[in-house]
Amino acid sequence: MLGYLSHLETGQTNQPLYLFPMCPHFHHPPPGNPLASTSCPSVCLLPPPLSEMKEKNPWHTPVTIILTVIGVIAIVTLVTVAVLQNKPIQQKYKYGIVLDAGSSHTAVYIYEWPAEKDNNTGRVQQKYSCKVKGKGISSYADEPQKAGESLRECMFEAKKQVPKNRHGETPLYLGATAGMRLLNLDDSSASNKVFQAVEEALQRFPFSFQGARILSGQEEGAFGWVTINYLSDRLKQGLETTGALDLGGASTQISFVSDSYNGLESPKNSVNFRLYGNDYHVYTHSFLCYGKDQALGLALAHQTKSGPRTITDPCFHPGYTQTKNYSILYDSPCVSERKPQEAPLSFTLSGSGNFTKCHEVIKSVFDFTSCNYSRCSFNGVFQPTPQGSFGAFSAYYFVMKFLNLTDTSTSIEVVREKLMEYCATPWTKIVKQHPKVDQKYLSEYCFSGTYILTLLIEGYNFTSETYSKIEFIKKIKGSDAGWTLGYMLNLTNMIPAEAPDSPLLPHAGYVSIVTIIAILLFALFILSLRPVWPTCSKQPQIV
Ligand SMILES: Nc1ncnc2c1ncn2[C@@H]1O[C@H](COP(=O)(O)OP(=O)(O)OP(=O)(O)O)[C@@H](O)[C@H]1O
Repeated sequence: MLGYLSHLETGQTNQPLYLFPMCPHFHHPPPGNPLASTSCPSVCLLPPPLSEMKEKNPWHTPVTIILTVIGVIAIVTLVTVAVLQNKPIQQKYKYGIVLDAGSSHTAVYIYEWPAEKDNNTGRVQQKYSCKVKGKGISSYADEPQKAGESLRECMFEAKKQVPKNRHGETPLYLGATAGMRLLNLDDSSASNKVFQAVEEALQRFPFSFQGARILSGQEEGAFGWVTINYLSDRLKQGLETTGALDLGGASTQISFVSDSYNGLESPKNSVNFRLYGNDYHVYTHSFLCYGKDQALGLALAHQTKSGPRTITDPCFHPGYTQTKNYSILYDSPCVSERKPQEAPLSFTLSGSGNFTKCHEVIKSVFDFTSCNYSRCSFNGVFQPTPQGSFGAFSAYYFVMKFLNLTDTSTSIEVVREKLMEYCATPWTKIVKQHPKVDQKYLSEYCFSGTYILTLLIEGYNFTSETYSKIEFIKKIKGSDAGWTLGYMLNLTNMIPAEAPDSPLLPHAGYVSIVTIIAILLFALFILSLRPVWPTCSKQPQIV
């Protein structure tokens, strides 16, 4: 295609006006050099008459024009779709509520997950948690109504946290652990009344209440294992799993996968899961009465066998004294059978802050002698050797965090030395150093730290090497480590047995690729029309 001179000879005095219909500019060449004048490199010919021009110019054929317009519309549409699709949209969520009715307290957890994911396969995370004021529901055995009332404040908060339009479809579960297990053993009618009261209270809320029940120790251990492996994405990615160590107030759980355990030896410790297409044979055991509060009760019972009026307790700081009631201490089914025949109403405990002696007292609450299996932890319970990494949560975390002992690269010997020093610190100094810490917790950290070390090393057989693979954790990616999330995931079938088929590309990637291909096709189309492109001759032609 040629450029055209816009008008015929203009004479010496008149500058010729160069017009390049396909060039963007009209230019007047500099005076005296009409050829070196334009930004368009070509020099142009005179145009044929307009009618002839239209006939000869293939760009002006209706087909070319229609195709070009369609191409442009297609590109604009595709780019618009891509942009709109990638715009962040208001995420809609579904919710689930689980109440953890523990021995020491009750906590309400609200979980949320993207509503639009098929089969609820979106990531579930903790949206909110609320600690119920007061003690655990098992402490309301004598006034069950109050157990229900105690939950109201957190439940009203839950009502605010979950959007109103989701209330009716939000499942609400209450799971009770070792406190209610013990109450049920001790007085099943009182336990039923407490459940009746909490059920009535929870049914008054607009959620879809799915019932309240006592979890078995095995469930508590197994769901804790599911929670931490779900939150760390090990299940979805089929990675090696992490063991779970949970230390509550009344019970403690250990759960892990071991190459040497297939469930044949001691089948009651075996839990099998098929998750995301992988089979897991999990070893789990829950020790009732070996949570940190009940273990303290066991240790005190060991020291008060003969019903003394005073004891010197090496697990409490020097200068610490406390008067304890015999009937309260021996009220728990963990120690009730050991109550001394003759004992005064109370006894006075005076701390001596001696780690080594405290360790001895604590060891006495474990039975390391009987074992009818190939290997045991304690109390004749089968347990394979700990294998792989472990996440230790609940009281493991609270205590080790306070004692500044969460760094497990510190050798066990150094941990012992630090505990020795801490336990020997006078109580007055401890109180001064930690004026804001709850004095009940504060007085017990020496006992709790020594108990944790004894439980892990002598109880579960962690060695210097495997101890370093324990991580003391509270949360993983914003969600608390504990059994509640695993429990809800299980009841809502939120972890598929088989790995879901996933599209090759994420949606945004798909849209981008379609757009790029469309642009390339259009460019190809334009290039294919090259023979009919308007061209400017390289050879200057003077008209
Ligand atoms: N900040 C803290 N420092 C020390 N101990 C704590 C702290 N917070 C909670 N605890 C104690 O840690 C223990 C474990 O608490 P958690 O709430 O996990 O147990 P729980 O659910 O009540 O017990 P269980 O699971 O045996 O029924 C309890 O004895 C509790 O009193």
